[in-house]
Amino acid sequence: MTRLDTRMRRMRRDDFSRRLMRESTLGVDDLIYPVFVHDREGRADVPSMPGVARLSIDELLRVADIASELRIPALALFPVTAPEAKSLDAAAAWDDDGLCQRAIRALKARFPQLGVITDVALDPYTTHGQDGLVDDAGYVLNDVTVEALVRQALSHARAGADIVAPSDMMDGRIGAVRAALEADGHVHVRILAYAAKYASAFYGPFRDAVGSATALGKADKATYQMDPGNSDEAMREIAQDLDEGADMVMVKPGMPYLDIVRRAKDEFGVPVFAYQVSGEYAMLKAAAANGWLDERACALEALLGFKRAGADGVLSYFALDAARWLRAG
Ligand SMILES: NCc1[nH]cc(CCC(=O)O)c1CC(=O)O
Ligand SMILES: [Mg+2]
Repeated sequence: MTRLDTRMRRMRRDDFSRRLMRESTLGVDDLIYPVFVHDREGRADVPSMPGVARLSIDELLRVADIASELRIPALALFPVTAPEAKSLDAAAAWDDDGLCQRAIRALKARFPQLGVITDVALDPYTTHGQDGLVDDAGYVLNDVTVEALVRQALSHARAGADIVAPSDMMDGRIGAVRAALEADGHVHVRILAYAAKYASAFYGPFRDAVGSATALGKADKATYQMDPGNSDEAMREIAQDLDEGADMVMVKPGMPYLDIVRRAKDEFGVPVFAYQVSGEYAMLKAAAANGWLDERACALEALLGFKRAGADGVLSYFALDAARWLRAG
């Protein structure tokens, strides 16, 4: 029997005592803003992601200025490759004058204190939209893909990337990238490993944004991204990536996988990040646009949930708005 004088509501009575006992908080230091860059002038809205646009490098610098001013620690760059620059061997991925590399250099020249995270994966560059190189049957080949990813990561590091983030789910790529970075003198470049990345349908709007959806067609990524039913397997993936030299690990998507975030933090005690992916953003935006949900309250609650689950930070398309909302109090 619960004692009658144990009144849980006592601490909830006033704002001051609610604040004192709050275990997790969300701050601007927890936010990473993903941005799409294209090789064109101006901005192009992404219809399935209201409020998100593909940006020219000039527009990217404008957004970076806002993010810096809000004290957001880092941006995550996602290039949109023109169809004519895509190929079977994804060679544009390690072109030192490629769009991503130019965007990195422009950002680091103007905003040296703003962290730049790059995506290491071949899907923006392949004609078929898969994250790796394929054989005649369309199967994504592991080891040749790892070689390509190493070239891509080195090219990002040479351009000045602070953090490279392999999101491809090939086996052994973290160790290969780490060794190559060390050998090339990029000893300070951090690796954020998308260690537990699931074959999720929540990436749909992102694939629209970068144009890999059309390339991918009806194909999926189930032979390399994880099965949504698995959790022990995620722990093995994380253990491997840490062992191979990852500085941070990522769980992706976010909200449907908060149990994985919690397990990762409890079992490894390393920096864990979560990606509130495009589909999660689209859901909240759509409900808010219909007047069904309060956008600000729900977005902030969802982001706080990542912190409570054990994440050290969140990649979120809400990052700019969230930083403004947090500042307004
Ligand atoms: N390397 C691909 C990549 N990097 C980030 C996302 C998804 C991010 C989002 O949905 O917001 C994806 C999609 C995919 O695996 O097809
Ligand atoms: Mg792995």
